[in-house]
Amino acid sequence: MKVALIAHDRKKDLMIQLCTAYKAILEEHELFATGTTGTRIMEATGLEVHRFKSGPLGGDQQIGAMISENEMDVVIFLRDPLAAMPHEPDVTALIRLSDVYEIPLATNIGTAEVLLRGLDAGFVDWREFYNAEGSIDFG
Ligand SMILES: O=C(CO)COP(=O)(O)O
Repeated sequence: MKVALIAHDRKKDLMIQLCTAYKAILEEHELFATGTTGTRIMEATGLEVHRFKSGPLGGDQQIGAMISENEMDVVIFLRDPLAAMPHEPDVTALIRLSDVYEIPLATNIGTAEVLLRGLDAGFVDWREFYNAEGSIDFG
């Protein structure tokens, strides 16, 4: 499965803790991240992560594009609800696209743990059917 990992600055330490704790699960999957988050995860855990641009420079939009192409299966986006972001429209767009395409999305650590355990238990396997179908009518 393709898993996107994104964390705003004040949530990056939490993301590292999550990736460290769930490394055994994450290394079974293809990992993608916005720029700084990806660098931090790779340095801290040794996991292989495909890095996009930094969030404020378009990384959220790149991941959104993958979602719209049916190329992303899980999104973990530890966003900061207490800070204003210059790229707030991009953040909103990524979350919106996850909902448009029914992609499992966690926006806090509590849900992220449940989602990773569910991923490991096969609860996201239905995505393989969608992937095989190629195009689904979400309209
Ligand atoms: O801003 C972000 C998501 O909106 C995250 O970007 P970075 O991982 O580059 O810090």
